[in-house]
Amino acid sequence: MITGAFPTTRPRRNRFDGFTRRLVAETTLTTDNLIWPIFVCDGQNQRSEVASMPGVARVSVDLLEAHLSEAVGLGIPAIALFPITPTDIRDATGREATNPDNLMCRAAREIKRLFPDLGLVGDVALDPYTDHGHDGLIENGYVVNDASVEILALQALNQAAAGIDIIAPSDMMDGRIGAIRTALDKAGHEHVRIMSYAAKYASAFYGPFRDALGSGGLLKGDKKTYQMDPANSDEALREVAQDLQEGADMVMVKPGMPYLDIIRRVRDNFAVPTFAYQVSGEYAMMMAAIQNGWLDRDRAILESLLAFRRAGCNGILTYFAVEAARLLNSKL
Ligand SMILES: NCc1[nH]cc(CCC(=O)O)c1CC(=O)O
Ligand SMILES: [Mg+2]
Repeated sequence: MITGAFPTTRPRRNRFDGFTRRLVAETTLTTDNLIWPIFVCDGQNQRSEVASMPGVARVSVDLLEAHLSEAVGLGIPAIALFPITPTDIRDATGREATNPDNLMCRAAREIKRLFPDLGLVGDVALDPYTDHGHDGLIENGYVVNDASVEILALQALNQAAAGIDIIAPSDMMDGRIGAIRTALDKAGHEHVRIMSYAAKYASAFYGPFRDALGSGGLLKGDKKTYQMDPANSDEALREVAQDLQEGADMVMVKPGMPYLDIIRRVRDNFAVPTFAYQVSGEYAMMMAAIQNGWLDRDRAILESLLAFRRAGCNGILTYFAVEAARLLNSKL
């Protein structure tokens, strides 16, 4: 580290004007870094706002063209799909997850037809499909691992067959990356990528997402026996190492802003494609302040996303993706 003493060295010199600041900037944020999570619902011509996520809507499949065309036009590389399963279709084993005509698969096929070059990220976990709101199967009150992994592998196969490009297991069962990789390869899906939610924490910041999905009210208990303890950091490295060994192509840390330290450690230790999810609660928190006039919308959005890049992320899943892409494109 080269440092010099004042007054010879004046760090403020490099902040003197705009062009110098641009020349010395260590990090960039572009539209290429953005993945947009969207919520898809059943029915025709359906659009409803998520109350705790102002500006975020659930839309039916027939409205996807209008919903996605701006994002595609702005150059957002990929979206992450989240289906809202009607309560009467949910059951204890999440059987709908493996139905080739479920909402997720119908949406994926339609999006591939409309926008063949848009990347599709498919969340693999049973919580959109279970009547208890957990990500796996429950036996004697415990979310069991190995039996859940078997269904999750089938869910991943189902999504790959519908055109999902990147399988993103968010369930935090042990060994699911290896099981999914094996299942995909056996079925001829060796090019389908896996983005593992490798270090996913049992967080309070998922609340608005569970509202959006309608799984919040259903959820019995919490997810602490499978999602990580927010107190832990070394454990995140072991989780990432294991998922990489099992064949993950990209890894994710989730939530985002409260876990930038974890992102940096993952990046430094593994130097693999690293992503973060700026989750629903982070979005809600920022929007609440923005709507009150307490934060400057544009600057707060871009600063929050740049922070992920500085921490070592390749990309960020964010509900601000379209907004951010607009701002970034208007600066070019
Ligand atoms: N396994 C499902 C899943 N996938 C993404 C999120 C949260 C995303 C967000 O809060 O924006 C969750 C919720 C959870 O684990 O309960
Ligand atoms: Mg794991």
